[in-house]
Amino acid sequence: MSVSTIEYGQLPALLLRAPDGAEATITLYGAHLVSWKPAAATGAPAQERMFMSRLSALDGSRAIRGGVPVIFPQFAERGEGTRHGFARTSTWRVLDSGEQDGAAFAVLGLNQGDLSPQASSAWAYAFELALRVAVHGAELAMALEVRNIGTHPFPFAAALHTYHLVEDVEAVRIAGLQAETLAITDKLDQVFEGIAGAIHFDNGADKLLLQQSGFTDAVVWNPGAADAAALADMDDEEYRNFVCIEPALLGPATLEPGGVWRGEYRISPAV
Ligand SMILES: O=P(O)(O)OC[C@H]1O[C@@H](O)[C@H](O)[C@@H](O)[C@@H]1O
Repeated sequence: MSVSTIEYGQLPALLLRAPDGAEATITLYGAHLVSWKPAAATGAPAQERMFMSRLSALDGSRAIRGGVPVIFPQFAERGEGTRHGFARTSTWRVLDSGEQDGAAFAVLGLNQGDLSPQASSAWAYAFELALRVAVHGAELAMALEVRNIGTHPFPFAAALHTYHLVEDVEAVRIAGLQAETLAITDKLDQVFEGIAGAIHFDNGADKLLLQQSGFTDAVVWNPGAADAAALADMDDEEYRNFVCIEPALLGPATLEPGGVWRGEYRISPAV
């Protein structure tokens, strides 16, 4: 079976397992990818690629701290709505899952009818989201589709807020965001607009290629020691073990009635 239902913490989740051994786990709460393990060489243990805070809530009471939160329809506090939007704290439905071209995949959906009454009245637009996740070999592919199925245009922002697991954040080097290679020596929360090509991410152990389309921007975030200490759902030292590199459409963009926006994202080894 390439896709099975499991519990992650106290949350129902899908475990995707490709024939080559690549794995991913996605909770229905937030359509949140909480674990990704690329296929390992024969006999070698599969290695986790996603950071997950030891103190993260895993019961649906608040957003999960780690993995890949889906950010929609608002980025951070750039708007009047819920910080980073409601998608990460809503429960999605499974639309499809299985195996295709050697990859295990799942598609999860969210629409107006799935929202809490509070979220639905605060953002009263008829929308449909579909998140497709596929794993195969050393590659993770994600695609987020936003549809306007109503009669009014709506504004939105979207991001896949990826928490990459690293051994030491100071060893990280990121190229392709700006003219110089980016290193993280302290707290960093920076927006890079108009990402033109692939991002080269050296996590200190491996070199990865991050490719995005539809998502025009990227955000890099690490809270550093002081901000991490102030986060209730992150251990004080955990900031050393991740960097968020987030493909994003900060916009806000406008989607007309009948319109579809699609953002794609792929993580693969840089060869
Ligand atoms: O604590 P949250 O809501 O998950 O946000 C985490 C971070 O997410 C990043 O995307 C933002 O750029 C930061 O400003 C923010 O602190």
